[in-house]
Amino acid sequence: MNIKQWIQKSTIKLSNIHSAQLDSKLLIMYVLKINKEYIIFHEKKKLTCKEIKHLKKLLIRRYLLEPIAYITKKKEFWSLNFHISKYTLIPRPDTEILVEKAIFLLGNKKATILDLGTGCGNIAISIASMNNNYFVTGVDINKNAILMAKYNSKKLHINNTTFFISNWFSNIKKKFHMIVSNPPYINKKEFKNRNKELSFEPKIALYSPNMGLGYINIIINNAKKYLHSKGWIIIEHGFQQKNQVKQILKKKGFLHVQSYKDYGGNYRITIGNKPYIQYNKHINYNS
Ligand SMILES: C[S@@+](CC[C@H](N)C(=O)[O-])C[C@H]1O[C@@H](n2cnc3c(N)ncnc32)[C@H](O)[C@@H]1O
Repeated sequence: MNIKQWIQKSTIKLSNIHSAQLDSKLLIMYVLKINKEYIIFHEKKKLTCKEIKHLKKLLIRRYLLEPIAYITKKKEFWSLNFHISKYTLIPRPDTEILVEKAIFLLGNKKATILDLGTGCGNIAISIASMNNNYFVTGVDINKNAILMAKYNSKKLHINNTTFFISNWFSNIKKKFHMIVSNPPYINKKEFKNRNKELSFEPKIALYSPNMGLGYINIIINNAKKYLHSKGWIIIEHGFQQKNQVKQILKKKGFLHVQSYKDYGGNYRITIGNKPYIQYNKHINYNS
């Protein structure tokens, strides 16, 4: 059997999946360690028995709806290739709007950025990759996520990042010019049994108590303490959570609160600005 024939056969086998042909190509690229162009020019190349056996195993995993990114251990985000594992969420294109907005607000000035719940480091590394004036700290409660983020940063030759374990702000000791976060925000009750592919992702990366708003509340309620005056917060949320997130930010005194849509047309992020505080040495701020 040659490359073309295997792609045709596996596309039919994966007919339960809308991206059957693309997934078949991704599997063959992964097993043969080849790129898209190679497939085009070498479609008649014969597969070895060992390759066919390996492909068969992976095809079954995909047929059982394991996400292709977990099978190939890779996912592209912000045009960078990230390594992922079963301990990290698969980066979503929906999140790229957060990176875009962060860079727009930061401009070219020197800035420190904190990424809460960094996962494989996709947000932190993407922001850091855009400007050497940025220094990005990524934290996560999951040790394996931190190891993966460090690995990705090194592999992509991004030096203006640091990653460590923290339960949200528990190990944060300084202030930042910007806080970004894509926290877990799915309401578990709503999603139970709805999406088989989600069941492969770590629950700690997906679900949040209080109708999905529990962690967003924790982050916003503590953010001001860790932001410099005039610092920004950008938070990702579910497309139906826009109004609640705006309300939480306004209640905490953030200014310029505004939501933005992702490239799929859904409201996905909300931003807020910590007010400028002019300290008066004659006022006792602790009273
Ligand atoms: C939705 S994922 C986001 C991953 C990555 N930033 C992205 O955008 O693809 C949420 C992340 O928050 C982390 N997380 C969950 N609870 C946390 C906590 N209490 N403190 C810090 N991180 C936490 C999870 O381990 C997971 O990596």
